[in-house]
Amino acid sequence: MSELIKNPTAMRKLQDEVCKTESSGIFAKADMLGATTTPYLKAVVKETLRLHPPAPLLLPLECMPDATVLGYHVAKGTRVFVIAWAIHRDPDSWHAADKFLPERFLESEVDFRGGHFPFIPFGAGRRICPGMQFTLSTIEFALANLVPTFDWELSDGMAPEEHDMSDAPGW
Ligand code: HEM
Repeated sequence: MSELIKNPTAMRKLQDEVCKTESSGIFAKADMLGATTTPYLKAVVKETLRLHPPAPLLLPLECMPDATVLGYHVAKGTRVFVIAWAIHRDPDSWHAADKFLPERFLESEVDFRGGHFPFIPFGAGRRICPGMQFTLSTIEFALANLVPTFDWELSDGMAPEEHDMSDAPGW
């Protein structure tokens, strides 16, 4: 919601898409939110997970055998943290990496299901998050109902660039 409020063009596009989808009543229903009916909604969720991964270091892993990764030796038993936050903002993988641009996902095959390593908000491999689909349905449903219901803006006339979106540990 913060990124959308800071980016009114994206907010308007999403409101238009969701409003078009709602054929009856004011609330979007979960079964209206398909890839063909609401592609922009899905792109907004992806772009948010890219810029603000809720698990920025994923979960700690332990290297089971001795391994060599890109020339670095990782000894058996080493605790490994994968810094998804930095991977998601790597300019070698992402154009305008620090910008909120949901459009980047519209014509792209890049997904978070573990097949594209530049984008791993739910991890990858056999320990990939089993709550992924539940999470996505919940977020899409909530967003599709919040966005068209009100006209959202920053409080006290704050300009979008004044709204601080820098991340910090929350524990
Ligand atoms: C935005 C929401 C969520 C994010 C970003 C997220 C992210 C993650 C990540 C990064 C991992 C580690 C994957 C890896 O090591 O490769 C993980 C594991 C896990 N997640 Fe989630 N998760 C979310 C929501 C949920 C929900 C809603 C549930 C349960 C209903 C859930 C259940 C689990 C479980 C059980 C694991 C451990 C899987 C294992 O080690 O085999 N997650 N999640």
